[in-house]
Amino acid sequence: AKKHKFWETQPVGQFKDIGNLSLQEGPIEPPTPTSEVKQEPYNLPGPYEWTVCDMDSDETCNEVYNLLTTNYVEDDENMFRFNYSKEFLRWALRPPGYYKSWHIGVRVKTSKKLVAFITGVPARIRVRNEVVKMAEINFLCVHKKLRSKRLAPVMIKEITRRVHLENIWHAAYTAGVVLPTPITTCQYWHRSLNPKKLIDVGFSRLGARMTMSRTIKLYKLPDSTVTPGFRKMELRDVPAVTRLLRNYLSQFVVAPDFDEHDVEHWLLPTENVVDSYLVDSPVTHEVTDFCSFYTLPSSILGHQNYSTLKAAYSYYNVTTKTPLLQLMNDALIIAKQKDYDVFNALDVMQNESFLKELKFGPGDGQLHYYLYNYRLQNGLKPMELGLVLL
Ligand SMILES: COc1cc([C@H]2SCC(=O)N2c2cccnc2)c(CCCN2CCN(C)CC2)cc1O
Repeated sequence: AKKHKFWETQPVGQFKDIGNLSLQEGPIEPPTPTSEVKQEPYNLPGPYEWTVCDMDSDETCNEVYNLLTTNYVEDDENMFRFNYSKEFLRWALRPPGYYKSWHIGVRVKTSKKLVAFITGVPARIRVRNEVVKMAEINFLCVHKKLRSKRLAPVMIKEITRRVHLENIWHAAYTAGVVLPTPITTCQYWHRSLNPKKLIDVGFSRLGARMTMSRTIKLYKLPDSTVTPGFRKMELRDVPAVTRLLRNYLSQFVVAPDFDEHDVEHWLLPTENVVDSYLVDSPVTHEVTDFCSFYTLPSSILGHQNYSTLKAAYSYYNVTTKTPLLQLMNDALIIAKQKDYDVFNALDVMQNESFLKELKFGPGDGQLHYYLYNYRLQNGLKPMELGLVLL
């Protein structure tokens, strides 16, 4: 089997333990007193030094943005690269209770150039009926010119050390690659909103026996939403949306334990970052349904006429009265109105129930979800997962 030199040393589910029913579900290692946690940072290779990236600073936020925009995740054919915006990064990295010290950079000592990044944010994640304090780890990025210098393992150990210093012993993270051991493996799905552009840039291909005009007609959407009472979420809706969301997420094996402060941060609309809509029943004036998507554009690498693909990603959606199919179609209509080119979704939660019918197509590649220092007896089906990481 593939050698996972680093991950075989870590408290994560190991491939060799799969099916070993004598291993209890839950924490793999016990916490240690924070006084026993290594007090000083891990050693980096000679030319490099640790830095804390203050996302409040426009200069530092620019450096982080520029590092990610030129060196972060690409598709398997290196045609596209995630282009997280500065306002998105500020939103993603400063939730209630965040720690600046978990926004870790690596600089070249001489030039002070930022060449690597890794982040954590605190989150309360419920696993079955235990709410666990975790770090959500994200944005691990090493400059293209410094790959395979084994920087990632020391960055992962350093952020683990800083998380331990805050007396947090578990983490959640995702990767496009298989590591020991996924708790579930999800599939990306894409719904064309601007099929001509998607075909021009090579994201999609013209279907067999399909013309461009037939394809444009296939993906056409109404100009306006159809659900009565469908409107943007506002601050006054936070309590109702929190109740709706907590109720809905309780059905999943792994899901965030959102309170009103979390809902206000993660789901209140922020232009070009996150959009949230709800159904305010015209009759009873109760909030019956909710849908949301976040904005993550992609750079189009080396195309003559286009530089950016505007993508919306399905976030959290809840229905109690409106059919999910209809609510998600209204979300597609909103995204089209806002000039998104594609609407992405993972096959998590109840998404499978609308993907094919709303004309989503399967994407190139899977997303594997992981927990650090927490064993789950068996893997989950994607529909048992109620957690979307950015
Ligand atoms: C091209 O098709 C996909 C592209 C992407 C991503 S990767 C960077 C990017 O810009 N993407 C993009 C572009 C346009 C619209 N939405 C997303 C995805 C999501 C990530 C796929 N992981 C990337 C890492 N490997 C190892 C596994 C697959 C899915 C696609 O089916």
